[in-house]
Amino acid sequence: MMKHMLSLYFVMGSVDCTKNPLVVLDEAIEGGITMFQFREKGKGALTGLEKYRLAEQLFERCRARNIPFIVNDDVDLALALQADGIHVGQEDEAAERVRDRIGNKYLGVSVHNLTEVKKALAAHADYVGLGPIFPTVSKDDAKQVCGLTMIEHIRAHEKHVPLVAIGGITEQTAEQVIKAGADGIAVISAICRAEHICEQTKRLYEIVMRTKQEG
Ligand SMILES: Nc1nc(C(F)(F)F)ncc1COP(=O)(O)OP(=O)(O)O
Ligand SMILES: [Mg+2]
Repeated sequence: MMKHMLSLYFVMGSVDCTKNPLVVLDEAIEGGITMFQFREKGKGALTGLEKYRLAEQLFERCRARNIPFIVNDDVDLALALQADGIHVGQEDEAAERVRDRIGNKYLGVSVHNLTEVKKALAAHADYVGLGPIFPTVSKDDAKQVCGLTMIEHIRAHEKHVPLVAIGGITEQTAEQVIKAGADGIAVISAICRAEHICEQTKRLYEIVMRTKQEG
């Protein structure tokens, strides 16, 4: 279940969108995303009631189409919305504490190496987000690029961990990311910046699912 949900994981906030985020999400859902993460951060990000209201509207769209809705960083917002889960990084609220606060909601943790994967599993994370795999334009404080070899290294030591790769992944690189051992790709600009979002999402979905089926 989790490994399917991670197949095409759309991560977005208002700052990533050149048009209405609600329309962007509608088109991405139409194109076949399997999970959505509300990540409202960076220069110009919404805060307070505006952020809450946008999250609520995006969540409504996901709920209507049974797409899991995950909140990035903001545990209080995730709990207030009764979101399906929360994603935290190494510098956010400790995963162990988040797990205590959210019960059996989905918990995702950002990781950059095998040590952090093991720590996330010890905190009972449901999945790990590994990256940045390639250079990214969506995260101004991104750590050093991990590359495909880190996916292979982690998969070799943690055969079953649900792992989604993130960071600069495009239509051209999605196949090699799955072949390296990821259960899915997390994308921001590959969908947000597409001229035709639904068609681009469909292409990403087809590449990922075909490559996963080829095994
Ligand atoms: N939002 C994310 N989602 C994933 C996903 F799982 F979707 F691949 N992986 C990593 C991140 C990065 O989260 P962010 O809050 O920007 O940075 P940090 O990890 O430093 O907290
Ligand atoms: Mg974070």
